[in-house]
Amino acid sequence: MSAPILDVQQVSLSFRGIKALTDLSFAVEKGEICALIGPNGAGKSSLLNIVNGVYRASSGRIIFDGAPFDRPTPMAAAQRGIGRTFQNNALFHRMSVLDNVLTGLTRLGRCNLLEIAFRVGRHPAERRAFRQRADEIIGFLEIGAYRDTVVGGLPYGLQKRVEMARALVASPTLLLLDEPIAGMNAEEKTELSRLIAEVNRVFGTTIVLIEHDIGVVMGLSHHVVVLDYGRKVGDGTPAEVRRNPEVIAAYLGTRH
Ligand SMILES: Nc1ncnc2c1ncn2[C@@H]1O[C@H](COP(=O)(O)OP(=O)(O)OP(=O)(O)O)[C@@H](O)[C@H]1O
Repeated sequence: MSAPILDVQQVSLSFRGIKALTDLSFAVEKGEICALIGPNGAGKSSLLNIVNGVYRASSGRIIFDGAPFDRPTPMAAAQRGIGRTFQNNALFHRMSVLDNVLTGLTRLGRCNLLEIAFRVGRHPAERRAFRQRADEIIGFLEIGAYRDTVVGGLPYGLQKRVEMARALVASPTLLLLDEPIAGMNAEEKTELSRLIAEVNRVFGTTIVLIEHDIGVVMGLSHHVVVLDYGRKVGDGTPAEVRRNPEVIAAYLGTRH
């Protein structure tokens, strides 16, 4: 079997004495959709923040694509191929869909956002390539009709798609999605779950997502990791995790 794309090794994280993660280890294989589940405060977002360099683990290490992250920063993570969306979407609400998506590329290139948006600047070939790539992803996520619409006026479900487009435009190897369907209506949930599965199938992107909707998790994921109070209490296929008594007690049952 090939080496995992993401190998979390004995990671712990404390905030002024509060243990958010304790000795957490698990591996994500290339091409899989892995869900992180667990009650509020279990440490799921903290883990994503370590993987993409926002937080530094107190101990343990993250191996990504065969190499450790010794001095992780969000920029280093993006440059190594890790894309991310956030629990509370972090879009530029006064900018168009296209310009928001383009911000996902500027840090990888030589043009800045203004040069791309206003079609000026030093590197016209790069500018054209970026716009073409942004249009491809906008089309793939079925938001082409809103390409030039200001993001702040779009329904929440479409804003979440824009955020996903921005994370995907740089062709990440690993995409981290923090509660991608939270707050959506049933139809929006079904649509975005379908698109997440399509991204995984068509681009081969490995996806790690945090989600509370167990029905969606079980239908979408190949692998589920369960956290409780910062510790791993389950790790397996959706069917295995569903049968695990510790998981049932911690999360699916009534302990919380
Ligand atoms: N920046 C921070 N400063 C202090 N404590 C923090 C910080 N971030 C997280 N924590 C604490 O770490 C623990 C884990 O929080 P985290 O947000 O990772 O959990 P979560 O599983 O993502 O929860 P939720 O499902 O509510 O988003 C909690 O006790 C939380 O209060």
